[in-house]
Amino acid sequence: MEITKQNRKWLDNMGLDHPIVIAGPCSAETEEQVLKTAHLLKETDTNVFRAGIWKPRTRPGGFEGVGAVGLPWLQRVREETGMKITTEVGNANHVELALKADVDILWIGARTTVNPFAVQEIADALKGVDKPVLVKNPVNPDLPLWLGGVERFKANGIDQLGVIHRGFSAYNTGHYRNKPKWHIAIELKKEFPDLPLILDPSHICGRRDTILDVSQTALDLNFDGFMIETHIDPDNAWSDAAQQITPAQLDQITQDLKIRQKSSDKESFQSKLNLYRKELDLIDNNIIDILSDRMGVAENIGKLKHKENVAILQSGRWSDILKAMIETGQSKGLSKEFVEEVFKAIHVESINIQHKV
Ligand SMILES: O=C(O)C(=O)C[C@]1(C(=O)O)C=C[C@@H](O)C=C1
Repeated sequence: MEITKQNRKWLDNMGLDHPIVIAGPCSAETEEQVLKTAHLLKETDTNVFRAGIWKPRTRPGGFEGVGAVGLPWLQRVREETGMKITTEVGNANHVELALKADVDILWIGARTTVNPFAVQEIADALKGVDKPVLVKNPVNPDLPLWLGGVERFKANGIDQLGVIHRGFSAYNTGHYRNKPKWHIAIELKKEFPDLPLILDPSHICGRRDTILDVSQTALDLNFDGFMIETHIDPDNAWSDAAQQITPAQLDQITQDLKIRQKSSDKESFQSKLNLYRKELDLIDNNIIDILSDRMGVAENIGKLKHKENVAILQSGRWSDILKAMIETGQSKGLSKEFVEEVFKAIHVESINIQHKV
């Protein structure tokens, strides 16, 4: 797939002097809630007003959105505040209704992106329509599936595109609701630098107090902006109450975020950076040498076990190593999460090597 500056015109043409801010409630609940939230957001950096009209819930019986009656509320938001409006579409019928209401931007939810049939149905319903489409990552950490979603729209002539990073489901998500797995976003940015990349910290965090921190990380990774769930009365929201913030809190977050320059031409900066990068190159080479030595030992263990017909996986030994390395790492300022991820990868590779023996 080829993505060029042409595919991000919808964003560039907005001429913003700050990362794009898409904000609004998780769900449109009442006309009053939608309009009150929107009028407060108008006084912030918000450029696009979001609200879920149709809500895919994990289990039936929850609030599944107000449905099409909410679309005129969004139109009133646009008329009264001048903000663009956006909502999630999950099937061809949603597309038809959203287009009738002339919703400016459509987004595809994570639970839809996982299903190529559903994405194709939506892409077909949008054929010939000139509206930006933003594709959220699938719930599972699968970059080709995410890009495949974007490709289906592009192949149908929808060329105003973007992606939203909302984190990934996992068995153990630590203090996140959905793991950010930043390396996937970094990979995507590397392959498609012109594809607008928007962060949805609300779904990554699942709580209010970490939104600023996660959003700053995204800015440091050159994300193009944010979609943040914002509600006039978050505690009493009908869906995802724990992760929604007030318009005033959103305003504070956008003020606290530090927007970095892409680079600096200053000679002193460049020479210092070069020195540090040389140092990192040396360390990286050492890491590879050490890993290669470790795998050599694993191979010897594999041969020994093979000869004595002993199982490769030794859970007790592995738990001891992990515990010891987390402790040592923490004493040297490395986070538990980081050490765990590195050593889990090392263990898997060690097992693979022993298998080959
Ligand atoms: O100690 C062993 O028995 C090994 O095979 C080594 C090793 C490791 O790489 O550290 C690999 C697999 C086992 O599950 C435990 C540890």
